[in-house]
Amino acid sequence: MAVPIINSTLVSAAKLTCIREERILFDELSFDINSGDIVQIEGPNGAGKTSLLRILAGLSRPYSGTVLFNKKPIQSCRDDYQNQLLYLGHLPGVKSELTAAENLNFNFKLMGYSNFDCIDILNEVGLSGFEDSLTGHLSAGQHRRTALGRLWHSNANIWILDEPFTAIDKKGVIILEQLFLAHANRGGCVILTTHQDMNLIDHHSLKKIQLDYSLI
Ligand SMILES: Nc1ncnc2c1ncn2[C@@H]1O[C@H](COP(=O)(O)OP(=O)(O)OP(=O)(O)O)[C@@H](O)[C@H]1O
Repeated sequence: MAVPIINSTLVSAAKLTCIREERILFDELSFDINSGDIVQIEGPNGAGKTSLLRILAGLSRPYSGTVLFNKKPIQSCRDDYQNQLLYLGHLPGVKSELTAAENLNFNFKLMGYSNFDCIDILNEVGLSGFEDSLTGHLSAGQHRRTALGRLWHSNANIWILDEPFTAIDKKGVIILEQLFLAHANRGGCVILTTHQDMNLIDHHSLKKIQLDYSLI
């Protein structure tokens, strides 16, 4: 992993506006995300959390405004940004016709990584003994754990995670929180959505961005 400068700004949202179906989800939203930050995007269902994460990841465009990486618009440094980014969306990107080990192997090779031990990582995510099981035959939580395994061998500084705790049991949530803290302490950042409270990550470490749209 590239050595990050602690407290340097990694990602900035500059006056982001997102409109869906003629509804303004957020308007001129601006914030900085620094190395060492763990940032939770909060808001009710439909508030625009996934929309914001997708814009931050460069997967969709805002109505107006810019996402900056190292103070440059991400469109002008796409490759550098992608190399620093790990995005896990709602759909975990796990192929059900591959085994858990094959899925990880496929993803790491796609990201250009070498020197990884899938068996070791599957052990870390609690899937020891399921290495050769087709992921289509795994439970929802085990499926999600297969996807999350990518976090254990990631060169990316910027993790953008859409509801990473979905279907994960209490012990798994604690392990993930520890992983996020370790990543932040190394100078990375984690930007995530979740509808549940995080217990391990104290209020000093956790920043919150509130999206206010309410369906009611
Ligand atoms: N590509 C799209 N085209 C049209 N509308 C969209 C699109 N993507 C999202 N929306 C709408 O934008 C609103 C916000 O969706 P989004 O998925 O960002 O919300 P969310 O805060 O992540 O919700 P949840 O907590 O339920 O996951 C929703 O009403 C959704 O229908």
